[in-house]
Amino acid sequence: MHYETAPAKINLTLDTLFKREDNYHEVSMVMTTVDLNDQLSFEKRSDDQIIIETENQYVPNDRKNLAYQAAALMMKTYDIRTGVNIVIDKNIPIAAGLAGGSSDAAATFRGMNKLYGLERPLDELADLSAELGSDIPFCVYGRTALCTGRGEEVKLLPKPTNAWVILAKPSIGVSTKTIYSHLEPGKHEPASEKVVEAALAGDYDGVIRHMKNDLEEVTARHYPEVKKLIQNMEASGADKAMMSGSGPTVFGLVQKERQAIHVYNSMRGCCNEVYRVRLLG
Ligand SMILES: C[C@@](CO)(OP(=O)(O)O)[C@H](O)COP(=O)(O)OP(=O)(O)OC[C@H]1O[C@@H](n2ccc(N)nc2=O)[C@H](O)[C@@H]1O
Ligand SMILES: Nc1ncnc2c1ncn2[C@@H]1O[C@H](COP(=O)(O)OP(=O)(O)O)[C@@H](O)[C@H]1O
Repeated sequence: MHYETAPAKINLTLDTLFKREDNYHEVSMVMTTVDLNDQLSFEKRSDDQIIIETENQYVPNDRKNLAYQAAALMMKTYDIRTGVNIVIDKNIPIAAGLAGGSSDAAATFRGMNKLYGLERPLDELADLSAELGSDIPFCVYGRTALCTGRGEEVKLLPKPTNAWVILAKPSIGVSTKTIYSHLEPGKHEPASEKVVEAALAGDYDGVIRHMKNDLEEVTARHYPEVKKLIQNMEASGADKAMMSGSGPTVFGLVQKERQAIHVYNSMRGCCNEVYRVRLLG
């Protein structure tokens, strides 16, 4: 039996540069991880099946599950003949812009690597994982990174800052594909370079001053509650509030625990699903 933790990610930036010929968007994003985790266990089987178990009725337990696809790709690539039981204890909200599915897939690449004693380097697993989703290579490392290309080119960065993160998830799920399809790329000044610079200098004020997500206005146009949550979070004391990924989750950053408790309590008044966690990075 082997266990892996799969943390949620947040976007400190999401610059959309242009639409590519393969219909993906060229992006530049600073992403980091937060202490809100799915837990996965991996156990070898005697036959060649991949069995996914999860108590969450909204998570697929067949080949649609990204963890299933990751296990199948590991078996094919490394000629593994025996299957695996994967139990997913789901805590990351689904279709929320927090990369829960991608992080479960990434944990499966790491988990199968250990379970079968393959000792493949993370770089190799990250490269392999890109064929299943743009966010998965980042999640294989699970740290802080500048991600370019369609998101799959990962350059690791040091932890940007110590901070508390308050997450507020409206009771809607958002399709990443739909949000990208309504985007006009290249409309905004890119922010990632400035956030990288501030993060490298350990400059918290610089990080929050330059944080920006180009998908925010697209998602907020369809779901006005996103804008409202951002305004409420900043009014209740967050240093900066912003949407993560394609949304609809909104997160706020603060430095002091007392301030974090205050923002958390205020947000619970206007949103059912609120979390107060540490930035992991
Ligand atoms: C927006 C982001 C930001 O981190 O995250 P989420 O909101 O999903 O967490 C990512 O770019 C999402 O990455 P991921 O969820 O892995 O997307 P994929 O499965 O690769 O692609 C789903 C669909 O989104 C669109 N897509 C995705 C990535 C990209 N750079 N350009 C795109 O246009 C494409 O239409 C694609 O078919
Ligand atoms: N292990 C998984 N956990 C959650 N969702 C998954 C998983 N595998 C596949 N999915 C599918 O992926 C979709 C979006 O996944 P998720 O990673 O939660 O969202 P986001 O990309 O917005 O962060 C879900 O609607 C779900 O059907």
